[in-house]
Amino acid sequence: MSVYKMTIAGCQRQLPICPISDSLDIAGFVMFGDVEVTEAAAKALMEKCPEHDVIVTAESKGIPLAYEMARIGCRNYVVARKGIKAYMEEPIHVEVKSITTDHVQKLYLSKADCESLRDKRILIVDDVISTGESLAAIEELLHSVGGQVVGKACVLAEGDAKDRTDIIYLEPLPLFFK
Ligand SMILES: O=P(O)(O)OC[C@H]1O[C@H](OP(=O)(O)OP(=O)(O)O)[C@H](O)[C@@H]1O
Repeated sequence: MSVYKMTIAGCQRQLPICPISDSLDIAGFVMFGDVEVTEAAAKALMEKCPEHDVIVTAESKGIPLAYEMARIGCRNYVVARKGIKAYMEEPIHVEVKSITTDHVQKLYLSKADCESLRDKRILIVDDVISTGESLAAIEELLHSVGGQVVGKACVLAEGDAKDRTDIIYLEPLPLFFK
């Protein structure tokens, strides 16, 4: 398997090149299991992010980053889930289609999540922002909640996302067109 070599928050990594269509490959970045890069990226991103009361991410690959940033910072994070669990009363949802997932997904917040976010300064974080669809879906959810989004941050900005001026990120990540 071919790889894309890059340095992320001082950590050298080799990302596997994976096909996602006949015309496009991506370099797969998965923080699950990688404590070193999770800690280093969280610390580096925190230094770039505005003050906030709570961090919000989408299930699933953003969760370790959100936890680690909350651990060293505001001590509070909320995960928009991709399914409804028994303990989630009166959930609200939006639909989302990301670059790496081949079907439409839903993101849910419970009533309790919504109440905990109302009138708070919210920092949205994710491992990667690519098409921006996942980020837009989280923003849509938070808009209906009444939270104030003060920042949007990710470790890697993939493809055209590197040109966005409204997001904070550590490194660009190219797309590989065939
Ligand atoms: O900017 P976008 O095109 O929306 O892509 C970025 C999103 O895609 C990936 O998650 P994915 O939806 O594959 O789900 P997972 O984290 O549950 O694996 C990634 O973790 C981001 O959340």
